[in-house]
Amino acid sequence: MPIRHLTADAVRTAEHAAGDLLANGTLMRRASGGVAATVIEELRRTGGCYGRHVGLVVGAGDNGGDALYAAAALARRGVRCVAVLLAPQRAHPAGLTAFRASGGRVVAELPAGLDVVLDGVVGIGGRGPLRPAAAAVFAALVPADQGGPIVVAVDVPSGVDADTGQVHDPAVRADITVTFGVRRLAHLLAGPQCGRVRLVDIGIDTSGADEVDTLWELTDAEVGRMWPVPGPSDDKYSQGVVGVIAGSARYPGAAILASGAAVTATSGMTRFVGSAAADVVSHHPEVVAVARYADAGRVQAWAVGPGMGTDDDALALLGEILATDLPVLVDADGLTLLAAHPELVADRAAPTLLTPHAGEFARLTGADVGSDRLGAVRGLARDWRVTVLLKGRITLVADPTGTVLGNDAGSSWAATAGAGDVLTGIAGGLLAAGLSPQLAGAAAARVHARAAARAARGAPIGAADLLAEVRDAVRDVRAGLGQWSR
Ligand SMILES: NC(=O)C1=CN([C@@H]2O[C@H](COP(=O)(O)OP(=O)(O)OC[C@H]3O[C@@H](n4cnc5c(N)ncnc54)[C@H](OP(=O)(O)O)[C@@H]3O)[C@@H](O)[C@H]2O)[C@@H](O)CC1
Ligand SMILES: Nc1ncnc2c1ncn2[C@@H]1O[C@H](COP(=O)(O)OP(=O)(O)O)[C@@H](O)[C@H]1O
Ligand SMILES: [K+]
Repeated sequence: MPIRHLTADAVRTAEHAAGDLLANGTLMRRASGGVAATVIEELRRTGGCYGRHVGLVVGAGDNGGDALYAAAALARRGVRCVAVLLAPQRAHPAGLTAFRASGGRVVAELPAGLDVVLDGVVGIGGRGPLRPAAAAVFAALVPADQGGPIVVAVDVPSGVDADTGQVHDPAVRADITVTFGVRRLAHLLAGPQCGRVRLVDIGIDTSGADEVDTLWELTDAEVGRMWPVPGPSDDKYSQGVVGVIAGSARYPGAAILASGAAVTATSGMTRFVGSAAADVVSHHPEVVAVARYADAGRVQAWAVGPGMGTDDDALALLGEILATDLPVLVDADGLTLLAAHPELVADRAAPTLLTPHAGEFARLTGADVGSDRLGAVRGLARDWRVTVLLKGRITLVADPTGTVLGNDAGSSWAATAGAGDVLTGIAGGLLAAGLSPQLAGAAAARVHARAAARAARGAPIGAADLLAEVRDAVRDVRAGLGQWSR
């Protein structure tokens, strides 16, 4: 089962369905226990609990209550806790009583030398950026990588919208985020701001949540299991032949990268059509490359667009491809053409995957992606009745029914020219192998991100370096190495 992420509303519905467990404070006790356990683990890792120092930043709601109860539990382990109350009159009364009874002290500002700071400003009830008092406390902290305290966010980093993942300015940047029962949308949509996300079981049932409240994330093991591999009775045709249309004689790079990625990611056969056929074969001799579409031979899916140009010939070819009943991936120049000619996909019944970056997305819809990327990608997939993969650090793949798969690349080394061409080749190969557009897109994004991280190991890369690591990235997911990015 993919990892589920839910909206704040769906989380609240599940909490209320827990009835007495919510009313008698059991949920909060479990939540704060999970926060305390996370801090203890961190303190033990760095020398033990006794005599260590933890600071709290406490807001007006239950998020602050979690932090106060957690601190009371930490004090029982010999941890010294101090708290800044942002709204002293409204701090969670029972939590504050427990905090004080455990020896915790309320202070006007956080002292230097803290080991951990707990962000209990706001959780799923938060709106907008950190307000000035909270912003000042966090602005004064020395970052963890410069010897400052580790920041542990309770539920979500304050200032990050739990539903859209929008990172307001200012917002807390957490090293660790501890959440309860189920992950929130922001934990994927704003993954880099959340640090390592730790999920604590508090005994709520979230299985009935609606799809519109849900964002899914495949596990590496799931990607590994769905990766197409040849069976005993397979030959080069039976696994699905992918056709790549990309690049040009003048600009062969996209052709070489996209077709090379298809060759690397999938077994079977890759065909290529375009004026860069000779360049493609010189780099990847196994590609069956021709100059004209009429000579292409049969394929089970097309990947069309990177560097193909936007002239009348390109438009005519794109129209021909989209008029087939084969699965088609459209990227880059193909998307620019499609933005002016949406009718080319309007009546398509066959699987269709569009892979825009933010700029191409704006061309397709006539509006910027905006701060709600999830809502935006869902809207385009629904309106155009196609699957849409929105690129970026967090890749989102929405199908027309509203199901969305997300992938946090875990690093941003893939933000380099030509990396999208590699993604096109990988996803095109998976489409030809029979994966749905959504699974093809999401699985390709995972392997692409892994390949980028493998290639980079801390230094910049080009798209060809990324391509060279795709094979080992496939090996990693097939070996079920476990969740890697967070
Ligand atoms: N219910 C349960 O079973 C469980 C709940 N749990 C916990 O409760 C949390 C939800 O608690 P919640 O609903 O009290 O809201 P919460 O996130 O504390 O924030 C609301 C308060 O913040 C304020 N505020 C808003 N924006 C702000 C800003 N930008 N900057 C500063 N302040 C701002 C706003 O006040 P305002 O000043 O706007 O009137 C309001 O009072 C949840 O995330 C989890 O941690 C767990 O224990 C598990 C069980
Ligand atoms: N900040 C980022 N972090 C991680 N991956 C990124 C980031 N920005 C872009 N990417 C990925 O890199 C690739 C870039 O694709 P694209 O923008 O089409 O580039 P190009 O057209 O030059 O090939 C996509 O797979 C995208 O998801
Ligand atoms: K918080």
